[in-house]
Amino acid sequence: RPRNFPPGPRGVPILGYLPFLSNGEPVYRTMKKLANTYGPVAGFYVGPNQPFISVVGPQAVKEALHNDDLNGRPSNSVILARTFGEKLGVAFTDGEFWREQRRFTMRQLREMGFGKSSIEYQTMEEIRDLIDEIRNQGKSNEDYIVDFKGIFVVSVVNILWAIVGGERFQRSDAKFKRLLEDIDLFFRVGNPVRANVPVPVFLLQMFPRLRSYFGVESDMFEPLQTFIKETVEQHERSRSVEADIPRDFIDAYLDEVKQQAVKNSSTTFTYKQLVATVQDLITGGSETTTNAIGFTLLYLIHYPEVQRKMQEELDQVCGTALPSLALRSSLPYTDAVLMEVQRMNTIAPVTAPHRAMKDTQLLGYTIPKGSILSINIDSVLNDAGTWKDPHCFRPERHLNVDMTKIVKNENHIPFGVGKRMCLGEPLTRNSYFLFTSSLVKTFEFSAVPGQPLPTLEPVVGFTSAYDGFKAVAKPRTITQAL
Ligand code: HEM
Repeated sequence: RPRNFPPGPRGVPILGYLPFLSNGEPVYRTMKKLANTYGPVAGFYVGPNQPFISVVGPQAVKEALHNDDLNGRPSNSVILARTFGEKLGVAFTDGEFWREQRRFTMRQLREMGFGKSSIEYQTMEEIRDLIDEIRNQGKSNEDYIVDFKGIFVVSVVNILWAIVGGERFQRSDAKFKRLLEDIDLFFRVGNPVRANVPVPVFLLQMFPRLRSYFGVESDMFEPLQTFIKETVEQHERSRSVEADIPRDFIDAYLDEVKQQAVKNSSTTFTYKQLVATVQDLITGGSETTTNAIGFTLLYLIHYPEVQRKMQEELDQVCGTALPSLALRSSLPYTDAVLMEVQRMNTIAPVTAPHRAMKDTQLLGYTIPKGSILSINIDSVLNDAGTWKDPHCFRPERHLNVDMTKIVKNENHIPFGVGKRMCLGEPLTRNSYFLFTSSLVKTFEFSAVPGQPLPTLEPVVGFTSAYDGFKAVAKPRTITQAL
């Protein structure tokens, strides 16, 4: 151990602490327990020479996320296997390459509608389609029982895809659904520690079973990459004049590739990088918002009085219409419910892995260059010092005393903070609000009669997902959704 390395468990020779982290418990919970023994910054080794730092609690997490020397990403086999064996895309690149690509991606997505009311109309069209689906499923039996497994994802991705690829997918499109299922599987089988063990490629080739243990499932991405490549080719074919205004993100990126090819021989804007970036956007954007919506319905089934209060507010402010972004500031209780669900059930309990780009300090400890950091967002969103009763579902905690305004606590950070903060936050902020508030305005959600309440316990992998569930979705007569 280097001098002033953070305190932590020793583990065993060669494997380090790895065997003790594979006991079936979600890693973010194991890390919180380690913090009870070793403090908010705990250091250990995974494998013979890979330092691994677990960062827990508001002070350590925020210091780590604001330290630019800790903003790198590892180059492990899982990450490389996703993108043709190279470090590409925006989510897992770093340094100047990442800065340039992230800046361009964010600017283009904003211009195309990320976080803007210009895509509200399209979003509401998707929501109406989803409401239709739920209504029809409910009508098919006398108790209005609906299966909520996988029901939101196509609608959520359609909004993202309208901006990125300009197309709309049908709910019944089996090929597209299969792609989304593959993404979900990647997130479910992933383990945030194991994925970071530097396993030599020859070992993975000699022992194929090691690939699934470490989560190196490149085949999972091949169908998605083929789909993206085909979409990019279609864009190239159907673009009429070069001076045209780009129709979507792919057009804008292809324009940049062409322009840079003429003037800059060492450009980072390439065809492969476009495919990897679009892959990052779909993987980052499909199952996260989907699970946030699913968990919200689950919490409202568990807390019917919260659901009733939310509906009262929605009815009072929106009348018979569906909610809109313009009315949002008059719906503080609704927003508080969404914030409380995101706090209680963190979709990303730990950030994507960070890497120390050089020797640096964290809470006075030395973090050696090359260390991998697991930064525990869940420990901030459920910190007892901040929230007093973190295990109670209490939306009111996000409101001022007369319940008329949202009061944002600086430790409410489901999207992270700092320069690596979630790139999809502006889109999610609006779509999560419009989806959940519209569904709660239109339906009364409750457990299936005679059956136990569906579980709130997440299915944990790289991210936390809701377990597929069935519930009653009874149409409310007050709302004219269709
Ligand atoms: C409920 C929804 C979401 C949550 C809770 C969430 C959370 C997060 C978190 C915690 C990070 C990691 C920050 C870090 O490593 O320090 C992240 C990164 C990222 N997210 Fe999200 N996210 C959500 C939705 C989305 C959406 C809709 C998209 C796509 C449009 C997206 C794309 C990304 C990307 C590309 C990154 C990597 C950014 C980078 O490394 O520069 N996310 N997200």
